[in-house]
Amino acid sequence: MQLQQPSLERSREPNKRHHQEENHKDGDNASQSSFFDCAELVLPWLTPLELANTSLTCKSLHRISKSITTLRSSDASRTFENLPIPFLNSIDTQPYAFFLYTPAQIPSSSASPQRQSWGSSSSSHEPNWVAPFGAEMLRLVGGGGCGCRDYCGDGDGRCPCSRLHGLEDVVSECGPSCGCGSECGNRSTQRGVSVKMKIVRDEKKGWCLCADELIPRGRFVCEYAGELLTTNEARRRHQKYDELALGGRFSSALLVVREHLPSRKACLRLNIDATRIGNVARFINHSCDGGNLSTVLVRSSGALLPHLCFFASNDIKEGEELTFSYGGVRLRSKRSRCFCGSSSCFGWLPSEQT
Ligand SMILES: C[S@@+](CC[C@H](N)C(=O)[O-])C[C@H]1O[C@@H](n2cnc3c(N)ncnc32)[C@H](O)[C@@H]1O
Repeated sequence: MQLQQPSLERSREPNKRHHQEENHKDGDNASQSSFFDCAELVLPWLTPLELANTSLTCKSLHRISKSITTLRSSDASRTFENLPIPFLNSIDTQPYAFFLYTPAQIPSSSASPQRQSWGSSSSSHEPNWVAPFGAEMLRLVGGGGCGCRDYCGDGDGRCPCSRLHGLEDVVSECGPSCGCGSECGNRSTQRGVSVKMKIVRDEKKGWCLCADELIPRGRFVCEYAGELLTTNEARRRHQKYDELALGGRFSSALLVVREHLPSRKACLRLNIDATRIGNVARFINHSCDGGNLSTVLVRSSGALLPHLCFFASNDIKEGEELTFSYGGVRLRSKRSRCFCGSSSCFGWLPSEQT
Protein backbone atom coordinates (compact mmCIF):
# COMPACT_ATOMS: atom_id res chain seq x y z
CA MET A 1 0.00 0.00 0.00
CA GLN A 2 2.59 2.50 1.06
CA LEU A 3 4.61 1.74 -2.01
CA GLN A 4 1.71 2.60 -4.25
CA GLN A 5 0.91 5.89 -2.60
CA PRO A 6 3.38 8.02 -4.44
CA SER A 7 2.12 6.86 -7.83
CA LEU A 8 -1.47 7.74 -6.81
CA GLU A 9 -0.28 11.10 -5.66
CA ARG A 10 1.61 11.63 -8.86
CA SER A 11 -1.43 10.78 -10.98
CA ARG A 12 -3.44 13.32 -9.04
CA GLU A 13 -0.76 16.00 -9.15
CA PRO A 14 0.64 16.16 -12.70
CA ASN A 15 2.05 19.67 -12.16
CA LYS A 16 4.17 18.52 -9.26
CA ARG A 17 5.70 15.83 -11.46
CA HIS A 18 6.34 18.41 -14.13
CA HIS A 19 8.18 20.60 -11.61
CA GLN A 20 10.25 17.66 -10.40
CA GLU A 21 11.28 16.95 -14.00
CA GLU A 22 12.11 20.62 -14.53
CA ASN A 23 14.29 20.52 -11.42
CA HIS A 24 16.07 17.45 -12.78
CA LYS A 25 16.50 19.18 -16.12
CA ASP A 26 17.89 22.30 -14.41
CA GLY A 27 20.28 20.08 -12.48
CA ASP A 28 21.26 18.27 -15.68
CA ASN A 29 21.73 21.58 -17.51
CA ALA A 30 23.88 22.96 -14.68
CA SER A 31 26.09 19.87 -14.57
CA GLN A 32 26.27 19.81 -18.37
CA SER A 33 27.32 23.44 -18.49
CA SER A 34 29.99 22.94 -15.81
CA PHE A 35 31.18 19.88 -17.79
CA PHE A 36 31.57 22.09 -20.90
CA ASP A 37 33.25 24.85 -18.89
CA CYS A 38 35.76 22.30 -17.58
CA ALA A 39 36.28 20.81 -21.05
CA GLU A 40 36.91 24.26 -22.51
CA LEU A 41 39.47 24.95 -19.79
CA VAL A 42 41.25 21.60 -19.97
CA LEU A 43 41.22 20.64 -23.68
CA PRO A 44 43.43 23.56 -24.89
CA TRP A 45 46.26 22.07 -22.77
CA LEU A 46 46.19 18.74 -24.61
CA THR A 47 48.63 17.56 -27.26
CA PRO A 48 47.16 16.84 -30.73
CA LEU A 49 47.06 13.09 -30.00
CA GLU A 50 45.33 13.56 -26.64
CA LEU A 51 42.87 15.98 -28.25
CA ALA A 52 42.11 13.52 -31.05
CA ASN A 53 41.48 10.70 -28.53
CA THR A 54 39.26 12.96 -26.40
CA SER A 55 37.25 14.02 -29.42
CA LEU A 56 36.28 10.37 -30.04
CA THR A 57 34.49 10.07 -26.70
CA CYS A 58 31.30 12.05 -27.44
CA LYS A 59 29.79 14.53 -29.86
CA SER A 60 30.16 17.53 -27.54
CA LEU A 61 33.86 16.93 -26.94
CA HIS A 62 34.30 16.34 -30.66
CA ARG A 63 32.78 19.78 -31.32
CA ILE A 64 34.99 21.50 -28.72
CA SER A 65 38.11 19.71 -30.04
CA LYS A 66 37.26 20.81 -33.58
CA SER A 67 36.99 24.46 -32.59
CA ILE A 68 40.30 24.18 -30.68
CA THR A 69 41.97 22.76 -33.81
CA THR A 70 40.57 25.64 -35.89
CA LEU A 71 41.90 28.20 -33.41
CA ARG A 72 45.30 26.49 -33.29
CA SER A 73 45.67 26.50 -37.06
CA SER A 74 44.68 30.18 -37.20
CA ASP A 75 47.66 31.34 -35.13
CA ALA A 76 50.92 29.47 -34.53
CA SER A 77 51.98 32.20 -32.10
CA ARG A 78 49.18 31.44 -29.61
CA THR A 79 48.48 35.22 -29.60
CA PHE A 80 51.95 35.99 -28.18
CA GLU A 81 52.86 38.00 -31.30
CA ASN A 82 51.30 41.25 -32.51
CA LEU A 83 49.85 39.54 -35.60
CA PRO A 84 48.36 36.05 -36.04
CA ILE A 85 50.54 33.65 -38.07
CA PRO A 86 48.21 31.03 -39.62
CA PHE A 87 49.00 27.53 -40.89
CA LEU A 88 47.88 26.75 -44.46
CA ASN A 89 47.90 23.18 -45.72
CA SER A 90 46.66 21.99 -49.09
CA ILE A 91 49.02 18.98 -49.14
CA ASP A 92 47.85 16.65 -46.39
CA THR A 93 45.58 16.54 -43.35
CA GLN A 94 47.95 17.98 -40.71
CA PRO A 95 46.23 21.19 -39.56
CA TYR A 96 49.16 22.64 -37.57
CA ALA A 97 52.58 21.88 -36.09
CA PHE A 98 52.70 21.37 -32.35
CA PHE A 99 55.31 23.10 -30.16
CA LEU A 100 55.28 25.47 -27.18
CA TYR A 101 55.60 29.16 -28.03
CA THR A 102 58.09 31.61 -26.65
CA PRO A 103 58.44 35.05 -28.23
CA ALA A 104 61.96 35.49 -26.77
CA GLN A 105 64.92 33.23 -26.01
CA ILE A 106 64.74 31.38 -22.70
CA PRO A 107 67.34 29.50 -20.69
CA SER A 108 66.84 25.75 -20.84
CA SER A 109 66.08 24.25 -17.49
CA SER A 110 64.46 21.22 -16.01
CA ALA A 111 61.77 23.64 -14.81
CA SER A 112 60.75 24.44 -18.40
CA PRO A 113 57.03 23.96 -18.81
CA GLN A 114 55.80 20.72 -20.32
CA ARG A 115 52.48 22.18 -21.44
CA GLN A 116 50.99 25.47 -22.60
CA SER A 117 47.36 26.28 -23.29
CA TRP A 118 46.60 26.68 -27.01
CA GLY A 119 43.25 27.02 -28.72
CA SER A 120 41.21 28.56 -25.95
CA SER A 121 38.72 31.16 -27.16
CA SER A 122 39.60 33.31 -24.15
CA SER A 123 43.38 33.41 -24.78
CA SER A 124 45.10 36.39 -23.24
CA HIS A 125 48.01 38.30 -24.74
CA GLU A 126 50.02 37.77 -21.58
CA PRO A 127 52.79 35.22 -22.05
CA ASN A 128 51.42 33.20 -19.13
CA TRP A 129 54.39 30.94 -18.58
CA VAL A 130 57.17 32.72 -20.43
CA ALA A 131 57.67 35.44 -17.83
CA PRO A 132 59.47 33.38 -15.16
CA PHE A 133 61.90 32.01 -17.74
CA GLY A 134 61.94 34.90 -20.20
CA ALA A 135 64.01 37.91 -21.04
CA GLU A 136 64.27 38.99 -17.40
CA MET A 137 66.57 36.10 -16.57
CA LEU A 138 68.84 36.84 -19.50
CA ARG A 139 69.48 40.40 -18.44
CA LEU A 140 72.69 41.50 -16.87
CA VAL A 141 71.81 44.63 -15.00
CA GLY A 142 74.73 46.97 -15.07
CA GLY A 143 76.15 50.09 -16.65
CA GLY A 144 77.05 50.67 -20.26
CA GLY A 145 73.69 51.80 -21.61
CA CYS A 146 72.86 55.15 -23.13
CA GLY A 147 71.53 58.01 -21.06
CA CYS A 148 69.14 59.37 -23.61
CA ARG A 149 65.96 59.26 -21.57
CA ASP A 150 65.34 62.92 -22.37
CA TYR A 151 65.32 62.38 -26.12
CA CYS A 152 63.48 59.10 -26.59
CA GLY A 153 59.75 58.90 -26.53
CA ASP A 154 59.14 62.54 -27.33
CA GLY A 155 58.80 64.07 -30.78
CA ASP A 156 59.34 61.43 -33.42
CA GLY A 157 60.38 58.87 -30.79
CA ARG A 158 63.80 58.31 -32.40
CA CYS A 159 66.69 57.63 -30.15
CA PRO A 160 69.83 59.62 -30.97
CA CYS A 161 71.87 56.43 -30.61
CA SER A 162 69.89 54.56 -33.30
CA ARG A 163 72.32 52.76 -35.53
CA LEU A 164 70.57 49.52 -36.43
CA HIS A 165 70.15 49.11 -40.16
CA GLY A 166 69.92 45.35 -40.05
CA LEU A 167 72.43 44.41 -42.68
CA GLU A 168 75.61 44.27 -40.63
CA ASP A 169 76.70 41.05 -38.89
CA VAL A 170 76.61 42.30 -35.30
CA VAL A 171 74.70 45.37 -34.17
CA SER A 172 73.81 47.04 -30.88
CA GLU A 173 70.48 48.19 -29.60
CA CYS A 174 69.40 50.07 -26.51
CA GLY A 175 68.50 47.70 -23.71
CA PRO A 176 67.71 47.24 -20.05
CA SER A 177 70.59 49.39 -18.86
CA CYS A 178 69.68 52.39 -21.07
CA GLY A 179 67.79 55.43 -19.91
CA CYS A 180 65.29 55.21 -22.77
CA GLY A 181 62.06 53.22 -22.74
CA SER A 182 60.39 50.51 -24.80
CA GLU A 183 59.25 53.06 -27.43
CA CYS A 184 62.86 53.94 -28.31
CA GLY A 185 63.58 53.70 -32.05
CA ASN A 186 66.78 51.78 -31.33
CA ARG A 187 64.93 48.69 -30.09
CA SER A 188 63.33 47.53 -33.31
CA THR A 189 64.00 43.83 -32.63
CA GLN A 190 62.51 43.90 -29.15
CA ARG A 191 58.85 44.37 -30.03
CA GLY A 192 58.14 40.98 -31.59
CA VAL A 193 56.90 40.18 -35.07
CA SER A 194 55.50 43.14 -37.02
CA VAL A 195 55.32 41.76 -40.57
CA LYS A 196 52.49 39.58 -41.88
CA MET A 197 53.57 35.96 -42.33
CA LYS A 198 51.98 32.53 -42.83
CA ILE A 199 53.19 28.95 -42.48
CA VAL A 200 52.56 26.92 -45.62
CA ARG A 201 52.86 23.15 -45.99
CA ASP A 202 55.18 21.82 -48.70
CA GLU A 203 55.30 18.20 -49.82
CA LYS A 204 59.11 17.92 -49.58
CA LYS A 205 60.18 20.49 -47.00
CA GLY A 206 57.31 20.25 -44.51
CA TRP A 207 56.18 23.61 -43.10
CA CYS A 208 57.64 26.77 -44.69
CA LEU A 209 57.47 30.32 -43.32
CA CYS A 210 56.27 32.73 -46.03
CA ALA A 211 55.76 36.47 -46.33
CA ASP A 212 52.10 37.49 -46.35
CA GLU A 213 52.86 41.03 -47.49
CA LEU A 214 55.74 42.81 -49.20
CA ILE A 215 58.72 43.01 -46.83
CA PRO A 216 61.16 45.77 -47.80
CA ARG A 217 64.93 45.16 -47.74
CA GLY A 218 66.44 45.81 -44.30
CA ARG A 219 63.19 45.28 -42.38
CA PHE A 220 63.37 43.24 -39.15
CA VAL A 221 61.42 40.00 -39.64
CA CYS A 222 61.81 38.02 -36.42
CA GLU A 223 64.22 36.71 -33.84
CA TYR A 224 65.26 33.04 -33.62
CA ALA A 225 63.77 32.26 -30.22
CA GLY A 226 64.05 29.01 -28.33
CA GLU A 227 65.82 27.31 -25.45
CA LEU A 228 69.43 28.36 -24.90
CA LEU A 229 71.47 25.22 -24.33
CA THR A 230 74.92 24.44 -23.03
CA THR A 231 77.14 22.88 -25.67
CA ASN A 232 76.99 19.50 -23.93
CA GLU A 233 73.21 19.57 -23.90
CA ALA A 234 73.15 20.70 -27.55
CA ARG A 235 75.33 17.69 -28.49
CA ARG A 236 73.08 15.33 -26.53
CA ARG A 237 69.94 16.66 -28.21
CA HIS A 238 71.54 16.64 -31.65
CA GLN A 239 72.17 12.93 -31.29
CA LYS A 240 68.62 12.33 -30.04
CA TYR A 241 67.12 14.32 -32.95
CA ASP A 242 69.21 12.37 -35.47
CA GLU A 243 67.82 9.12 -34.08
CA LEU A 244 64.25 10.46 -34.19
CA ALA A 245 64.75 11.65 -37.77
CA LEU A 246 65.81 8.13 -38.79
CA GLY A 247 62.51 6.80 -37.45
CA GLY A 248 60.32 8.94 -39.71
CA ARG A 249 59.17 12.50 -40.28
CA PHE A 250 60.80 14.61 -37.61
CA SER A 251 62.23 18.09 -38.02
CA SER A 252 64.57 19.54 -35.50
CA ALA A 253 65.25 23.25 -35.11
CA LEU A 254 68.52 23.33 -33.19
CA LEU A 255 70.71 26.16 -34.40
CA VAL A 256 74.35 26.68 -33.46
CA VAL A 257 75.74 30.19 -33.93
CA ARG A 258 79.41 31.02 -33.50
CA GLU A 259 80.56 34.58 -33.01
CA HIS A 260 84.28 35.30 -33.21
CA LEU A 261 85.16 37.84 -30.58
CA PRO A 262 87.14 40.90 -31.76
CA SER A 263 90.44 39.37 -30.58
CA ARG A 264 89.76 36.42 -32.96
CA LYS A 265 91.23 34.26 -30.20
CA ALA A 266 87.90 33.23 -28.74
CA CYS A 267 84.52 32.31 -30.06
CA LEU A 268 81.11 32.71 -28.44
CA ARG A 269 78.85 29.77 -29.19
CA LEU A 270 75.07 30.11 -28.94
CA ASN A 271 72.99 26.91 -29.07
CA ILE A 272 69.33 27.78 -29.62
CA ASP A 273 66.86 24.92 -29.72
CA ALA A 274 63.40 25.82 -31.03
CA THR A 275 62.32 22.21 -31.55
CA ARG A 276 60.07 21.90 -28.45
CA ILE A 277 59.83 25.53 -27.36
CA GLY A 278 60.35 28.24 -29.97
CA ASN A 279 58.82 30.93 -32.14
CA VAL A 280 57.90 31.24 -35.84
CA ALA A 281 61.55 31.29 -36.89
CA ARG A 282 61.59 27.52 -36.33
CA PHE A 283 59.74 27.21 -39.66
CA ILE A 284 62.42 28.97 -41.74
CA ASN A 285 63.91 26.50 -44.21
CA HIS A 286 67.39 26.40 -45.70
CA SER A 287 68.38 27.71 -49.12
CA CYS A 288 71.80 26.94 -50.65
CA ASP A 289 71.91 30.37 -52.34
CA GLY A 290 71.72 32.15 -48.97
CA GLY A 291 67.98 32.86 -49.23
CA ASN A 292 66.34 36.22 -48.67
CA LEU A 293 67.08 36.67 -44.97
CA SER A 294 70.29 37.85 -43.38
CA THR A 295 71.14 36.80 -39.84
CA VAL A 296 72.36 39.45 -37.43
CA LEU A 297 73.50 39.08 -33.83
CA VAL A 298 71.88 41.91 -31.93
CA ARG A 299 73.33 42.97 -28.61
CA SER A 300 71.28 45.17 -26.37
CA SER A 301 72.90 47.16 -23.59
CA GLY A 302 72.66 45.35 -20.29
CA ALA A 303 71.58 42.02 -21.80
CA LEU A 304 73.71 39.01 -21.00
CA LEU A 305 73.61 37.37 -24.43
CA PRO A 306 73.05 38.53 -28.01
CA HIS A 307 69.91 37.62 -29.95
CA LEU A 308 69.95 36.08 -33.40
CA CYS A 309 67.68 38.18 -35.60
CA PHE A 310 66.51 37.90 -39.20
CA PHE A 311 66.29 40.90 -41.55
CA ALA A 312 65.11 40.98 -45.17
CA SER A 313 68.25 40.94 -47.33
CA ASN A 314 66.25 42.14 -50.35
CA ASP A 315 62.66 43.18 -51.06
CA ILE A 316 60.55 40.08 -50.41
CA LYS A 317 57.30 39.66 -52.34
CA GLU A 318 53.98 38.64 -50.76
CA GLY A 319 53.76 34.82 -50.80
CA GLU A 320 57.55 34.31 -51.16
CA GLU A 321 59.12 31.73 -48.86
CA LEU A 322 61.52 33.14 -46.24
CA THR A 323 64.84 31.26 -46.22
CA PHE A 324 68.43 31.58 -45.09
CA SER A 325 71.55 29.45 -45.33
CA TYR A 326 71.94 26.93 -42.49
CA GLY A 327 75.72 26.94 -43.15
CA GLY A 328 78.21 25.69 -45.67
CA VAL A 329 79.48 22.51 -44.06
CA ARG A 330 78.27 19.07 -45.19
CA LEU A 331 80.34 16.67 -43.14
CA ARG A 332 78.08 14.18 -41.44
CA SER A 333 77.22 10.81 -42.86
CA LYS A 334 73.55 11.06 -41.77
CA ARG A 335 72.65 13.69 -44.35
CA SER A 336 69.26 14.87 -45.54
CA ARG A 337 68.26 15.81 -49.07
CA CYS A 338 67.90 19.52 -49.82
CA PHE A 339 64.89 20.69 -51.80
CA CYS A 340 65.61 24.43 -51.79
CA GLY A 341 65.24 24.50 -55.58
CA SER A 342 67.91 27.18 -56.06
CA SER A 343 70.27 26.97 -59.05
CA SER A 344 73.20 26.64 -56.62
CA CYS A 345 71.63 23.75 -54.64
CA PHE A 346 74.23 21.27 -53.30
CA GLY A 347 71.62 18.50 -53.07
CA TRP A 348 72.14 17.97 -49.32
CA LEU A 349 71.29 20.06 -46.27
CA PRO A 350 74.27 21.51 -44.38
CA SER A 351 75.35 19.34 -41.49
CA GLU A 352 78.30 19.17 -39.13
CA GLN A 353 79.28 17.50 -35.90
CA THR A 354 78.46 19.83 -33.07
C1 LIG B 1 64.12 24.50 -38.68
S1 LIG B 1 63.17 23.25 -39.42
C2 LIG B 1 62.30 24.13 -40.64
C3 LIG B 1 60.81 23.84 -40.61
C4 LIG B 1 60.45 22.49 -41.12
N1 LIG B 1 60.31 22.48 -42.54
C5 LIG B 1 59.17 21.97 -40.44
O1 LIG B 1 58.31 21.41 -41.12
O2 LIG B 1 59.04 22.10 -39.23
C6 LIG B 1 64.47 22.40 -40.26
C7 LIG B 1 64.01 21.18 -40.99
O3 LIG B 1 63.24 21.53 -42.14
C8 LIG B 1 63.58 20.71 -43.24
N2 LIG B 1 64.21 21.55 -44.26
C9 LIG B 1 64.70 22.80 -44.12
N3 LIG B 1 65.18 23.27 -45.27
C10 LIG B 1 65.03 22.30 -46.17
C11 LIG B 1 65.37 22.17 -47.54
N4 LIG B 1 65.96 23.14 -48.21
N5 LIG B 1 65.08 21.01 -48.15
C12 LIG B 1 64.48 19.99 -47.48
N6 LIG B 1 64.13 20.05 -46.19
C13 LIG B 1 64.40 21.19 -45.54
C14 LIG B 1 64.54 19.66 -42.71
O4 LIG B 1 63.77 18.56 -42.28
C15 LIG B 1 65.16 20.35 -41.54
O5 LIG B 1 65.64 19.44 -40.58
